Amino acid sequence: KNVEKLRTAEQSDNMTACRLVLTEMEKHEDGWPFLKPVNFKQFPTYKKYIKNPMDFTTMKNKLRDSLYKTRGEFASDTRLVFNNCMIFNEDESDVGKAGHTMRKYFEQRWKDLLLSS
Ligand SMILES: Cn1cc(C(=O)NCCN)ccc1=O
Repeated sequence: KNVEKLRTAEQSDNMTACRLVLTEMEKHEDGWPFLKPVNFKQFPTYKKYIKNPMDFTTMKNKLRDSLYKTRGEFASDTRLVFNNCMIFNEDESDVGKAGHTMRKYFEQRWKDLLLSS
């Protein structure tokens, strides 16, 4: 029983760290392109190129609904956000530059929080 409890404690620590890094990314000056799902009306070709859209609000809802079973699943969605960004945006565009900055920020914070997916 006790082993069961310990795993749960570790698991909740992992999710707390995920919530922390997500909050920081939402507050980051360069997080603006990723706060909400890309608007398909504003960018009609987005759905054609990006098969698995992801954004910070969707991730926040998944955390709330306990849809991440491991920290690695959370890290995978975060990397999906930035990989999608690189597919759809030129590196030197404002959104493209923001994506590179946010990816760098995330990977460093992920290390800082002693998390590796
Ligand atoms: C992630 N991403 C965001 C945008 C965007 O313009 N977001 C701001 C909404 N106010 C455009 C392309 C893209 O890949």
